[in-house]
Amino acid sequence: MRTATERRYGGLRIVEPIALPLDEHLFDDGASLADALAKAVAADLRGAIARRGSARIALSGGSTPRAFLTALSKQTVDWPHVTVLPVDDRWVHPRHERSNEKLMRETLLQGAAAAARFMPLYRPSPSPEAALLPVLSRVANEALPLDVVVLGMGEDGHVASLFPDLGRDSPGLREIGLQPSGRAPALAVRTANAPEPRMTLTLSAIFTAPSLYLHIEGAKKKAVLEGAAADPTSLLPVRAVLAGAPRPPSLYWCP
Ligand SMILES: O=C(O)[C@H](O)[C@@H](O)[C@H](O)[C@H](O)COP(=O)(O)O
Repeated sequence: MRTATERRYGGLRIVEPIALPLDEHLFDDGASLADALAKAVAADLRGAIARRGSARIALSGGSTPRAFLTALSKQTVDWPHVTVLPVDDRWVHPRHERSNEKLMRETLLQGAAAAARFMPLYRPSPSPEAALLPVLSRVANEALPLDVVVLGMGEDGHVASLFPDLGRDSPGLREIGLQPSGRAPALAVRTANAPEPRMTLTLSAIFTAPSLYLHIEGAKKKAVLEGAAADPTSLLPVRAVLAGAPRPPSLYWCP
């Protein structure tokens, strides 16, 4: 029985096992998951600060992480030494209801955690493409290497703003977004799967973090994830995460 398959990113040849491992943590409900994930992430941040004097964390937005972000805000961390950035953001004003920056300011950046340094991906520019160079420079110079990343996942198997149709109009974007290393740390994205343009970190940036978490809730998302983990021909972005991550992500999930 074949136990490995090959994937190519341009000249890079990735040999990956057929069924990809998952470091799985199952919880009864979102509240107990949020508390456990907040404690684990806070410990990672304290460890990075102890080793290097500072910590950098990239967090996903959307609807799932609200309870986790609020729980993380309450953890004991030396927040002035922490840089927080979104894994991705919608290209909307930071006061817009769909802004991930707005979500993080309302949940995580409260109380003592408000002292953390926040690095937005959104800038007052007409498009993410027009803002890409300054975002690339700031992420590369001030956010990398990351210490912790918490990814969510859509029911279509997207992570960050790396959607299944990435590269449909411009094939090179798929390689930039999903190649495990050696590519630009951020990308401007337009997709049929979301109502607004996006700015997103790429896997090259995401995989700089030694602590990588995948936070999903619901049986449907779990089925999508397991399907991608088991199918070496899957083109879902979450498969590229499982196949390319330097170590299996820690899956925190509840039905
Ligand atoms: O901007 C975003 O939408 C997120 O960063 C994205 O990657 C999110 O993790 C998934 O879309 C899941 O979103 P839900 O939690 O809303 O299902």
